[in-house]
Amino acid sequence: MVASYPEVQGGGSLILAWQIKNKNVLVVGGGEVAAGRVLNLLNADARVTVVCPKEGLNDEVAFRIQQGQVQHLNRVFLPIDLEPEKNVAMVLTAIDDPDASTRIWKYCKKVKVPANIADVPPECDFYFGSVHRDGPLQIMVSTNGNGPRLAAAIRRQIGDMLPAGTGDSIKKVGQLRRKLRRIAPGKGTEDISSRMTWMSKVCDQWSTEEFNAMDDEDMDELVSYYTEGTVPSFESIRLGSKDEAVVWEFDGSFGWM
Ligand SMILES: C[C@@]1(CC(=O)O)C2=NC(=C\c3[nH]c(c(CCC(=O)O)c3CC(=O)O)Cc3[nH]c(c(CC(=O)O)c3CCC(=O)O)/C=C3\N/C(=C\2)[C@@H](CCC(=O)O)[C@]3(C)CC(=O)O)/[C@H]1CCC(=O)O
Ligand SMILES: NC(=O)c1ccc[n+]([C@@H]2O[C@H](COP(=O)([O-])OP(=O)(O)OC[C@H]3O[C@@H](n4cnc5c(N)ncnc54)[C@H](O)[C@@H]3O)[C@@H](O)[C@H]2O)c1
Repeated sequence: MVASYPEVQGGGSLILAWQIKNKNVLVVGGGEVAAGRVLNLLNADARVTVVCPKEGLNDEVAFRIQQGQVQHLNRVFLPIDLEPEKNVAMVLTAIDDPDASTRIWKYCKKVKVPANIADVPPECDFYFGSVHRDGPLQIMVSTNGNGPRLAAAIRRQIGDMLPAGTGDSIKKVGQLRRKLRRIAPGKGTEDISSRMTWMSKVCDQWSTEEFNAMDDEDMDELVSYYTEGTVPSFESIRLGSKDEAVVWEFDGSFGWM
């Protein structure tokens, strides 16, 4: 028998969407690289502390401290910054002192806190990537350490290819899924696969523009088709009449085909 499973391509990274919201992150250093790290963290709603002597802060990091967006410790890193009661979920260093970097890395390993040590890939538990952001949409490009500047160029090319309003259409899909779970809140396996099958058909059949053109009333109208298991076209929703609606028949199969 010839196996038709995906081929394993080792040597990559495990790309995940880390839920760092409301968790404590320590950023060591306050220069340009740290400023980028801080922005990434704030975009993910993390609680950020920057440890760096005041005179080392760049304008952006100083601004965020002054605005209260991040906490500041006006000194160099000390092991007490990683005491258990500080509950630090992640450490990012971006300092111009390689020996101190390595000491901090070793300390992170000792206390089992995942760390990214800028400039020292072998001392990173995870790498950053170049991120395209459009509302709820994030696309991360990684070259796995080969060419970070190329990663940024590829990220821009991908961003430019996407239709305008892509992020907004994803927000609409999020609203629709929440509405669907309100009218069909079942937690059983069949409820879940039924919701998944219907939502998958909506996502396959509706375009970005159609999702964006949908208002709250249209969404209520659309989810009302769920119980009969059909997916109407956008035009039918706007006509507002189920009798005249052009619908795609639901084939009754639950789960993936
Ligand atoms: C994507 C991005 C995200 C971010 O940092 O937010 C990122 N680096 C960015 C820019 C950038 N970094 C560097 C340059 C100068 C040009 C060049 O060298 O190419 C430029 C370009 C510039 O500044 O324009 C220098 C550099 N970078 C690393 C080393 C050490 C080494 O390679 O040994 C050296 C010194 C090399 C040397 O000594 O020569 C290492 C890493 N940099 C990574 C991420 C991880 C791998 C990601 C991947 O491979 O995809 C990894 C492994 C670890 C990490 O940092 O997490 C961000 C673009 C964000 C954006 O603009 O969208
Ligand atoms: N990975 C990447 O994407 C990437 C890209 C460019 C540069 N780098 C590297 O990242 C490092 C930081 O770059 P930068 O441009 O932000 O440097 P920078 O010189 O602007 O900032 C370094 C900061 O570290 C602080 N610092 C030094 N020792 C410290 C300590 N023990 N505790 C706390 N703070 C300390 C300094 O006060 C300063 O604020 C450099 O080694 C640089 O080569 C990495």
